Amino acid sequence: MARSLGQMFKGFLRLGSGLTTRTPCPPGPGSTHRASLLCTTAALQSFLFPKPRDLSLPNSSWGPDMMRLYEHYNSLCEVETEGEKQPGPWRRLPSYNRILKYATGGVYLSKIIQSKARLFTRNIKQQGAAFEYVVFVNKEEQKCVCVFQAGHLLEGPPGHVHGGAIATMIDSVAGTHATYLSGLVLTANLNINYRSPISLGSTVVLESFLDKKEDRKTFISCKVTSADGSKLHTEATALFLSITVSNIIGM
Ligand SMILES: CCCCCCCCCCCCCCCC(=O)SCCNC(=O)CCNC(=O)[C@H](O)C(C)(C)COP(=O)(O)OP(=O)(O)OC[C@H]1O[C@@H](n2cnc3c(N)ncnc32)[C@H](O)[C@@H]1OP(=O)(O)O
Repeated sequence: MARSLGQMFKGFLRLGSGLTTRTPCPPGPGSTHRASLLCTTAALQSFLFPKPRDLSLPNSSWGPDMMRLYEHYNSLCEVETEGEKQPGPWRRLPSYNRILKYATGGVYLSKIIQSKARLFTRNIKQQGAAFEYVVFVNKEEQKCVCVFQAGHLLEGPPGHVHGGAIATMIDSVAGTHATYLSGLVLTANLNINYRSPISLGSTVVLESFLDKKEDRKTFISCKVTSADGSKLHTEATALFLSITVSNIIGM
């Protein structure tokens, strides 16, 4: 179980760095029998085990602010130098609604729980109803940015976003950032100051910064601002502690 969780986690990091493996399809008429067999196997595999849907890509619920900011950061993921496309300073992190699907065994987690488990922020199927977001990471600046559109199911005070939903997003973005920087971590501490309410349906930007790393500790700060950056909504600091796979399954 510990090994499979470890492998799953490594898979996550591969996904994050865009290094997912692909089976190449042969180029066409000159292809060998072996190559076409490979292609057929890959097609069959993707039919039987469809790839999970990347929920960080635009959908029809995304409003103009969400789209504008997505396009801005997405355009920085690739730069053109002398007519050639190169990876840019930013990278979009794909996002799926399941983590445990890829774990096998299950001494501590029953098969039923494994099959039903969903990532909290990605468990509502109706597009635009809850958490719509995309996270970009800048390795050089050690910074993450998340563009977040808060749907109508996240209401707290009338017409505004629930503080718990804001905390969830801060924890998720800072946690993803800490994972990116330090590997497997758990949130040990999260301090939040709510400065101004966020309107339901609006788009905000979460920025996550590395404050320092000390041994097992990764200190992150995070701020939430309006889409145009003019208004500060929330500020937070968080401490993440690096753990081993056996920590997480209680061995
Ligand atoms: C490419 C990237 C793809 C990424 C793709 C990711 C996809 C997925 C995205 C989803 C992202 C969701 C991110 C959600 C993240 C959660 O929500 S995690 C869930 C909430 N957190 C928890 O449940 C944690 C519960 N707490 C614990 O399990 C344990 O307390 C901990 C945190 C593991 C620490 O326990 P421990 O390892 O025994 O550590 P301990 O020896 O007590 O303390 C070690 C040091 O830390 C200090 N410390 C411990 N706790 C604290 C504290 N609360 N305050 C201050 N100091 C503390 C101690 O004082 C000690 O300091 P030193 O004496 O060494 O200086």
